[in-house]
Amino acid sequence: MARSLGRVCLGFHRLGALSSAPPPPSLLTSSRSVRTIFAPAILGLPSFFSKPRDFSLPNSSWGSEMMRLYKHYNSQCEVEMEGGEKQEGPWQRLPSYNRFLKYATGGVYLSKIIQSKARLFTRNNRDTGATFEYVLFFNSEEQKCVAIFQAGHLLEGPPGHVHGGAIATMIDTVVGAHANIVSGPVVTANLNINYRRPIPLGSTLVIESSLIKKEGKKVFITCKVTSSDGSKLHTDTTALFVSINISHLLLGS
Ligand SMILES: CCCCCCCCCCCCCCCC(=O)SCCNC(=O)CCNC(=O)[C@H](O)C(C)(C)COP(=O)(O)OP(=O)(O)OC[C@H]1O[C@@H](n2cnc3c(N)ncnc32)[C@H](O)[C@@H]1OP(=O)(O)O
Repeated sequence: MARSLGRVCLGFHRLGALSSAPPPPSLLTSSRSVRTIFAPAILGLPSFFSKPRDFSLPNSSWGSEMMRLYKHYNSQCEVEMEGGEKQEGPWQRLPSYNRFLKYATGGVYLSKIIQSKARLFTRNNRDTGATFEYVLFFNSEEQKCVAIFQAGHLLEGPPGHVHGGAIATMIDTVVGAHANIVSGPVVTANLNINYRRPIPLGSTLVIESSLIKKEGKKVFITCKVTSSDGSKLHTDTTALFVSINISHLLLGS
């Protein structure tokens, strides 16, 4: 598990390594993964880069349910031992940027991408709280990812309710991040969503993904979207991810 965790960061971080040296062994093997994963890309920056915004941190648009659940999981990311010493807890918060590659190191393919104006669309929003507000946590013991998601008013589909495509986007984001952690670079091959109950705009939801199995290049994951108190099931999903060589995306092979 430690090994696969180390590969989380390599999903896209590895892009920067395409034309340069492979990532240090510590990144590949460290079980301190997700925290350390993102740090080197940031810490290694020349000083003229500003620090990227981590969109997974609370902002003023987060409602009380969003904050309650955030605190619930965040408080389990670090636990205090006897004697006051702090240790990693069972959960890890996954930082989230609107342009991951911008903060990785160079490479011919990478620089082409940087020149574009691409943004992770779930994080491409100037009107805070209007679309996707979410934070992901990962639990390596349980092989689970949990996202707390607050659905903003610009995600409307049926009047007053969240668009099915926006729900699929969030599911794909959560299971996609989970599959990346488990298996390195992957793409969604199949996403099968049962929509059981409409989601009112403004709702806070819990999206929980669980690893079913890994089979060669394939990763099978299930995912449920429930109300924040767990009493209502909104969707259930099965997903298949397939491992790729990152050049598959960059070179269109
Ligand atoms: C740095 C990291 C941080 C981590 C935090 C990241 C944060 C960032 C957050 C954003 C996260 C967003 C996550 C979004 C993730 C996407 O949305 S990805 C974009 C949407 N997906 C795509 O565009 C994929 C397009 N499709 C493809 O590229 C190719 O069809 C695939 C999926 C790679 C498969 O290619 P292929 O040549 O068919 O692969 P192949 O090796 O033949 O097949 C492998 C196996 O899979 C099976 N298979 C393939 N496709 C299927 C299918 N559709 N159904 C069933 N079985 C299939 C094959 O039968 C084969 O099975 P076996 O024979 O091995 O048993």
